Amino acid sequence: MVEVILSINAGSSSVKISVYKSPETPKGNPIPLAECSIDGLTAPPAKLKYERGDEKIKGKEIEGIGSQDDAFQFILDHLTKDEGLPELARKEDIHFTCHRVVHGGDYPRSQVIDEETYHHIQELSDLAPLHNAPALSIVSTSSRILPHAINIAYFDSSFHSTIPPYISTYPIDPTVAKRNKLRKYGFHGISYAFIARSVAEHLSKPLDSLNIIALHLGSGASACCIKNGKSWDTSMGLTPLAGLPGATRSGSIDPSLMFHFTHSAGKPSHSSGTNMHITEAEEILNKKSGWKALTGTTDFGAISSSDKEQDRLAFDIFVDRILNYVGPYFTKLDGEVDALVFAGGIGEKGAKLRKAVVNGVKCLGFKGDDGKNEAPGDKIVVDITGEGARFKTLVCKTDEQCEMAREWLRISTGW
Ligand SMILES: Nc1ncnc2c1ncn2[C@@H]1O[C@H](COP(=O)(O)OP(=O)(O)O)[C@@H](O)[C@H]1O
Ligand SMILES: CC(=O)OP(=O)(O)O
Ligand SMILES: [Mg+2]
Repeated sequence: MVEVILSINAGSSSVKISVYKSPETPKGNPIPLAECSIDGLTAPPAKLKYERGDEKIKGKEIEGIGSQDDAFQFILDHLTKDEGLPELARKEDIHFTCHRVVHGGDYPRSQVIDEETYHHIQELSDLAPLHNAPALSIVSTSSRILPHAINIAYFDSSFHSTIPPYISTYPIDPTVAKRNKLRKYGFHGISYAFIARSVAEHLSKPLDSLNIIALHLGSGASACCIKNGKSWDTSMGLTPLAGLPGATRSGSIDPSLMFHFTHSAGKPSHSSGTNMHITEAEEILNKKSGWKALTGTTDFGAISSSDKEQDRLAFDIFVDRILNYVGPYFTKLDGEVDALVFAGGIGEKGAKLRKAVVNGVKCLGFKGDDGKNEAPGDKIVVDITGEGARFKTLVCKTDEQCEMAREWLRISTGW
């Protein structure tokens, strides 16, 4: 029987949904049927993209989409109304829904969502204020309008459960840290799992001997040191706020800064409600900082191509903060690096940013090819290494939806 899988990736600025059918052969990959996304949730108007075979919609502006859940319902309607997608003519045709959930606490792997997992994810909402609550609202809608489908949660944090304790431990009172589960968790892990597997395949290397420095640069941005195919270190921490700046996030700053920024730092923010309790400080650093605060836009494409002083400053800040991770991760890998890998919306489309970052680490032996960097093409992994480089530079078209669907097939069919 053909089984339809809906793979849902709720990011901070977008919702990307891919539709797959199960393969005919055992151990086959999920067969993609269609891909639909709505992005620009933090820079309205929201834009719809759709691809099914030759049928394409590219960036159609749509009104009335204010949240990830609105985007989910719009996409679901769009998919069921598409006559060219007979496998999903009715909502009942969906057998499995895979949900990207950013903070999974101590969950080392995906979970079928029941009441207990739902509440546990809800309890973690304060630790991923831009992500867990929107993902859960999609899970609720999905359980309501697709009651026959099985919901599975995939956690961004699971991939990082291999980070050694001396890297994930914060130097604070251990009793409090243990009681409140305060440690580095790390995120974008579904993407890093996809990147590691795809790069290993591209290099024809066994995954368990792959050493890469991977950069997932999207609305949220992070770096990951992948040693022997596993996460060894990453730039995000207890929450997705730590590390690199993002569309509306400050990234790492002096922890004391907030006490000098506003006197009401510790007061509950207006986003606090029954499902989430965040302070004004968290609200400012997560939602009112980053590119939005510096330049007025969250569109890093526009920032990169602008000559305005504030845009150039934002661009230079991003390059500088990325370099803060590439050098240290290079040493953590003892200089035995298979590749520096760019991924995520900015990593995949931002040629100027890639060029600046690669140039910043040329002393380590990285060098890009200008022509390949400008037009890396459409393959999943593209080599943009320049002549004479000691180490490879790659661009990976990451696909969290594919990673989740593949993982579901692997678990459900036992391969
Ligand atoms: N040509 C481009 N150059 C640089 N950045 C781009 C370009 N096109 C899109 N982007 C940026 O990619 C980011 C979105 O990345 P993506 O990974 O899709 O987001 P999300 O974090 O929501 O999953 C946005 O900041 C957007 O401005
Ligand atoms: C973890 C995170 O920041 O995700 P995104 O980039 O999708 O917002
Ligand atoms: Mg994303």
